[in-house]
Amino acid sequence: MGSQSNFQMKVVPGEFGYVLQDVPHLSDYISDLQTYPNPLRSNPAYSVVKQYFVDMDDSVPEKIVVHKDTPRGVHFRRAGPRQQVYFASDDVLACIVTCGGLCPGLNTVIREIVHSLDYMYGVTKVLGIDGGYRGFYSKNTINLTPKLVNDIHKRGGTILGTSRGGHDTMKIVDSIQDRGINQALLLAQVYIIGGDGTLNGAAVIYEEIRKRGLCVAVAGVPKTIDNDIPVIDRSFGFDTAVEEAQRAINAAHVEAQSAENGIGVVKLMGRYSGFIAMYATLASRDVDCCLIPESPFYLEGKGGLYEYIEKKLKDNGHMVIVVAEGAGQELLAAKNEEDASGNKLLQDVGLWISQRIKEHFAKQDKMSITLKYIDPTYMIRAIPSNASDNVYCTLLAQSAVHGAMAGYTGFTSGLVNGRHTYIPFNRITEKQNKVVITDRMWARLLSSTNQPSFLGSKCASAGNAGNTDASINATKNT
Ligand SMILES: Nc1ncnc2c1ncn2[C@@H]1O[C@H](COP(=O)(O)OP(=O)(O)OP(=O)(O)O)[C@@H](O)[C@H]1O
Ligand SMILES: O=P(O)(O)OC[C@H]1O[C@](O)(CO)[C@@H](O)[C@@H]1O
Ligand SMILES: [Mg+2]
Repeated sequence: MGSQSNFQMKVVPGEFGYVLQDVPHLSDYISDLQTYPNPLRSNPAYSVVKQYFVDMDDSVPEKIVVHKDTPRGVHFRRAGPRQQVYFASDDVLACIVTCGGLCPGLNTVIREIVHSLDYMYGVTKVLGIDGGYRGFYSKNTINLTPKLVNDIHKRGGTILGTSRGGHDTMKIVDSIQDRGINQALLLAQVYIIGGDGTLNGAAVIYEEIRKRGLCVAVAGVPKTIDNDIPVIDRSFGFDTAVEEAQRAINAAHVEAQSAENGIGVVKLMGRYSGFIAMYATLASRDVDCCLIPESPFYLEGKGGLYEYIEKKLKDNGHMVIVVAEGAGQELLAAKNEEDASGNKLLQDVGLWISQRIKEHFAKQDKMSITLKYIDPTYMIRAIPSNASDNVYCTLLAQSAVHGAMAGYTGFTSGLVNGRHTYIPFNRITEKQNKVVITDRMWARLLSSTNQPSFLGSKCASAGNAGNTDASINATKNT
């Protein structure tokens, strides 16, 4: 069997059901490219490492839980430095852009791309694109040097600025092409850091660059605080967000505990995926109920939220509810508004649920409650990344640089089963990663909070329907 190829992914079959979902390479569409020995060969820090360079045939399996007869399955190319590179350090121009919402660790990724390009590969022309995609054609650029970015990982946000909307493929590629105007051949690398929307944008930029036959490597670093990107183990900043969410949950717990029939409600980010809420709940152990978009719930009647709250207050005198921003949206009046990128704007479910609970207990006259609503959403994503995310961001950025220098393009770097890999754009953008409510992790949550599963009513079928969606990445949830 030969390999199959489209613009976005090269599928290379092997023995026993092995499939390599490989990323494109500049040599796929430009012939006679010159190669150079990797400068890391003479770098004293790395030359002592045995097998520092990645073997051309190294790949990483997408699924690691197998049975004895399971075919070897889908693999991704292992990330890391190659013996040969496709860019001469002095000739290459690199650009970095950050798009979409903020996420802890953005500055760490920017810093490490700049440092790796310079210290590992001697690339000194690095431009920061100001304010997301539209910055390519309507804003100034910033010259990024190792000195300028040295301390930025200690700050939240992105020093480059970010935005939603404003993606114009032709104008972006024109602007990249124009930067090579004084060179016989433009040699460039574009590093794009962002979520699903951004990476959809990166895929079309790569395709246009390829159509024009430009020697420009397009590398993505997946970013999403919601952890809703498929294939990868987790997204950077997620760990930090879960940790920071503990502070809000602690505050809600202290407030609830200190009042008679105290209820603390905490809203956390998670538009379509409830990972932050689920992990923050599992980490805290103070949460009595976690509501996520993937698990529809109801308020009234047997097995409903009100009944559970009454029981909890009777038994414990207080309770804490964590609600992901996308939970229960089907119960609220739809907003029918979008942000500049076309993402649906959501109603404030935290405020809504707090009001409903207050009204319920006021009506009942059975129990008087004290409810405090805490909304720490932007506090959670505006902070710098924690130590573990810092290391993770560093390795993601280094992988992206090694990949681009080796001539790969149209890829994102990403951790798969604990190994750094290069993943084709279409695998990252084809679906969203969601909590699977029939999976072990959600069962662990239900058993830790003792909350109702909300599956016993008419919304049970809606709940299951929500999760038959092809978007589910079951292997990553266990
Ligand atoms: N399908 C698409 N094609 C091209 N560009 C897109 C597409 N979707 C979104 N973009 C562009 O990508 C950028 C970021 O998109 P978006 O605001 O959806 O954030 P995101 O990358 O998904 O991150 P977040 O995790 O914050 O949602 C915007 O500039 C937007 O115009
Ligand atoms: O207010 P902004 O900047 O549009 O961002 C909010 C959205 O960004 C995210 O953090 C990431 O998509 C969502 O959880 C949230 O809905
Ligand atoms: Mg998005």
